[in-house]
Amino acid sequence: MFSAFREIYFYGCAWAILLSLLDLFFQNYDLLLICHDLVVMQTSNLPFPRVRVLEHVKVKSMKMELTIAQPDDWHLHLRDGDLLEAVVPHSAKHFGRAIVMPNLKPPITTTVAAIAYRESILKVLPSNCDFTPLMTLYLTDATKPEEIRLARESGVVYAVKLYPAGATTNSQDGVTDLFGKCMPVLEEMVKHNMPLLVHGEVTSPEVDVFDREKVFIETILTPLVQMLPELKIVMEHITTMDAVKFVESCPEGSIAATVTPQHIVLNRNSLFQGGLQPHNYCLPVLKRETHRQAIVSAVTSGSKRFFLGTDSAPHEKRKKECPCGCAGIYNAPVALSLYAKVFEEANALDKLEAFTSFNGPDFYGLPRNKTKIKLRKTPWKVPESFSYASGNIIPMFAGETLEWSPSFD
Ligand SMILES: NC(=O)N[C@@H](CC(=O)O)C(=O)O
Repeated sequence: MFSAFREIYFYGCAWAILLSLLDLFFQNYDLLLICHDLVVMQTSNLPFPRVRVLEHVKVKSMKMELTIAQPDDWHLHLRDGDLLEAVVPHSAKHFGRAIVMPNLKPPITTTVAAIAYRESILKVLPSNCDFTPLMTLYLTDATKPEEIRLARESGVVYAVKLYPAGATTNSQDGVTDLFGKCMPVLEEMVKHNMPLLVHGEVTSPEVDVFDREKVFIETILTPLVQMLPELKIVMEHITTMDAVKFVESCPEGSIAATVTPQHIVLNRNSLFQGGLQPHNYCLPVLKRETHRQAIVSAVTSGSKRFFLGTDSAPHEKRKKECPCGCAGIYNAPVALSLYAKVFEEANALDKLEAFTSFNGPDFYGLPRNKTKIKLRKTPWKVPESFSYASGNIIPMFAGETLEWSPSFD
């Protein structure tokens, strides 16, 4: 009896020392949990369940805190006026840089306009934030190749956005003749290594709304890549396994894709759960579960071709909750919590940092952020709404509790 107790005591001490060393090494293990497990093992007098102990501790401790390089948002709508002022702090709170979409009214079609828009963003930045807006130009049939040179020389414009005319919010001035009128501009973009960011949906009314991305890949993207293989392209906010396959079939570094939180957390059922859900309506529209799963597998695989782009798209509440509501989900305040949740569920938290913080700057040829951010497993409640001078914005998952909290300390 005495020797059995001595044996347990001896092994208990040995485990405590070993696990303390692991704790130091990984800066991740929780000694309290380890001690708890040792006590459980001793009081239940189990033979040592080595594998169980280690896995248990690892899972629990990894849930608690992650430190990653500060993420960037490679697809963001900031709007203008008082809406700009209302939403900038939410993105600047977590993200180091953001590719700012140009679909204002009127759209940002020139470098001069992009510079002025950048100034208005910087003006409303909270004083303690180090946030850099990376500007884009809105491509039209009338864009001149000369504009691309000006954009590159400005040092503040990083990409050109293609909206097929009529595809989404404020896209009425978008492109109608990509392979004709826009060709000289695209060739100039190749010369200046300027990426083309693509809203990848056809607009033809005969095409089913759920097939628009697939048909765009077949009829526009595939021939475009064949014609201009050196053009850098980002397929924005991908929603289908067809897009995943297309991006994976192209050479790494030439074609990439951004992925939003909504397209990896929700499927199209969320549009109709318990009634019509206008705050889950965005474009491209949410797709069926198999597509969501394909995108989750792609982003959590560690592939460099996929990176974070929230497509956070604020609209005043009345423009969402009305007979003909706008497309767009406001996710800036919840995006990092949701990405972490998806990577955790896929058992791929070790791949999260590359997706949020490395693959984007690497693709754009920009330095990675040096600042670190922490993601803690601390539940927090998403506000029901954010009010601003002209009304309210309803965030994604309004009023719900999310598990991961980002912070800098
Ligand atoms: N994502 C959306 O549903 N809407 C965006 C435009 C866009 O990216 O399609 C918006 O500007 O509101």
